[in-house]
Amino acid sequence: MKPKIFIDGEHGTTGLQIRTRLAGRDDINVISIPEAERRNDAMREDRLNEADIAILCLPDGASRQAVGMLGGSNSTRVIDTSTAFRTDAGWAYGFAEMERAQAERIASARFVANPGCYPTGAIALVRPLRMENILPSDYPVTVNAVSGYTGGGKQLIARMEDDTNPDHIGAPHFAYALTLRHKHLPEMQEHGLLDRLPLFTPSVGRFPQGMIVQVPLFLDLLNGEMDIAKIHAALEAHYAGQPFVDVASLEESASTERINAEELAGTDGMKLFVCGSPDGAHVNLIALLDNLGKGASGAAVQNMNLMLAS
Ligand SMILES: NC(=O)C1=CN([C@@H]2O[C@H](COP(=O)(O)OP(=O)(O)OC[C@H]3O[C@@H](n4cnc5c(N)ncnc54)[C@H](OP(=O)(O)O)[C@@H]3O)[C@@H](O)[C@H]2O)C=CC1
Ligand SMILES: CC(=O)N[C@@H](CCC(=O)OP(=O)(O)O)C(=O)O
Repeated sequence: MKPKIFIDGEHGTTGLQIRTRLAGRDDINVISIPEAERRNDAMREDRLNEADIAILCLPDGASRQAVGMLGGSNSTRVIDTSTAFRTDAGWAYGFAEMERAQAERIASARFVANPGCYPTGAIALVRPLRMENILPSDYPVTVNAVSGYTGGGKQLIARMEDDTNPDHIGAPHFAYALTLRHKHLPEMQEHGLLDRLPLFTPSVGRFPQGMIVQVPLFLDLLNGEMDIAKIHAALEAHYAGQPFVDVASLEESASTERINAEELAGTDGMKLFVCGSPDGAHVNLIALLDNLGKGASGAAVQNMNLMLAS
């Protein structure tokens, strides 16, 4: 029998993208709810309990509710794309390349928390340097980012695209989370292995999909005699052989004048750059991804595939 997959929230931004990625697959059976019934709790509960894997593409509260709908003895496995369980010890964090053992943890887990889009970039840059003790655990990390507006789901998409919307946003680019307490900080800190809460300054641009996450570093505040080549080598070794994460060569990074936030839109991969000042004093670590690809739906399908293979 083919494994049954249910996407709760399949008519939302992340859910639709997962559905598209699963269309045409004949190794799984996608079970569904008509759009008009998407908030019909009895139907949702029925599908959630029938599924082998449920992928939750819902706001945090509805995700918690969905998990509560699974009876105690039920064996439905869950991938949750919300923020609700990303630092919960009972859930495997769904960033498969975070360390070598993580893919196996995801493959054998019942509950998998898909990472946030921004944390995917930030953790990808920071964690290998923490694991190699290049970056001190109390380093004052700053994370600066821009996202495509689909990152805000149906509501932000409507506000950006529909100029008759009473809450229309006309800005080409805006900064937000100005009080420095964005909901992604706990997972960035925990899975980035950081003692100190990072300073995170996100923004949104007038393009639907794409993301740049930047973590600039002072080399003299790192452990040991550090230079850009050693930092690049640590990232390259960490991601060697990983099909979804590419580390640009130092030559490519050095010769890159601009990075286009939309460059990886529509893909499930992430590319990392290590740039630096000519005097060797500063490096800038940069992650380029699609907020809906490796940042959400692509990662969810990657995790589903790992779970199905176990
Ligand atoms: N967009 C992105 O780039 C990313 C999103 N995520 C996370 O994925 C999750 C989904 O986000 P996104 O797809 O952007 O959001 P959307 O608002 O686009 O979609 C959410 C979907 O869930 C439905 N829904 C809301 N509440 C309930 C409920 N109580 N019961 C049943 N269905 C409900 C909505 O229906 P309705 O239309 O009726 O409101 C909608 O179809 C969120 O937790 C988000 O934080 C994670 C990473 C990146
Ligand atoms: C542009 C934008 O608004 N982005 C969203 C995060 C998108 C994401 O990763 O969502 P979850 O962590 O909720 O899963 C935000 O900042 O709230």
